[in-house]
Amino acid sequence: MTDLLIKICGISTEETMQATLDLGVDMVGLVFFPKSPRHVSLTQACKLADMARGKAKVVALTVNMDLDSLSRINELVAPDIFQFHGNETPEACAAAKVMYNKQVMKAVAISDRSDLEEALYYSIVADRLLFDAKPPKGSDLPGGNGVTFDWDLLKDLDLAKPFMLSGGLDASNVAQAITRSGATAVDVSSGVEREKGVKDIEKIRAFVAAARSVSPVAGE
Ligand SMILES: O=C(O)c1ccccc1N[C@@H]1O[C@H](COP(=O)(O)O)[C@@H](O)[C@H]1O
Repeated sequence: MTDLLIKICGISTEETMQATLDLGVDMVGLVFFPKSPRHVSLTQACKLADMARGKAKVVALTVNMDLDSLSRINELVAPDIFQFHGNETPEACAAAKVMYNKQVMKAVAISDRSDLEEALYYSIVADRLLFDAKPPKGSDLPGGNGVTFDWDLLKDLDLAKPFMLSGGLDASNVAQAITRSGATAVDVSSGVEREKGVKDIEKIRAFVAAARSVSPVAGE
């Protein structure tokens, strides 16, 4: 049995970072994607990452980013984990892992069982998979849309690597999502915001409490 891992994604202010760290979460996500309302500059990201270092793993979320920009994030922000949330190939994930000597978490968008096949390829090279819902038609963002998918699809999934559950989670549904999917790790962004891109500390607190209310899950 193991404790659930909790990641709060899209933190952009020092106040939210401090409150989130005080809750003892496992991972904090910084978004490097200009179209996102949660996008942070490199300067702000360095400040936020320094606050988190040694307290929670710093996750750098990127979407189809070129190598020069990835290298700059790696050098200046020094994240613990890269979260690739675009169409990065398994080869690109493997190359980044070797080049930066960092963990890689690859997002896979799910709407039905057939989408899980993609996860098999990524599970060979990534350290962890992140299951998210497919974005709604016309969305500018490949994630962070507050959309759920059928959590039952993940039950008893036999993968070589652990997965993190995301997509439309909030304090009201995270316990059920964990129970139905068998997830040992959860990630949230929109569900802990008062408006798009603006985190709400009370919602983060409620989310963490609701997630932790579920009995310890089978280990990773
Ligand atoms: O949060 C964003 O703005 C974002 C932008 C581009 C790709 C992914 C993004 N967020 C990730 O999406 C999932 C689900 O988020 P939500 O809880 O449904 O809002 C999560 O893994 C975020 O890390």
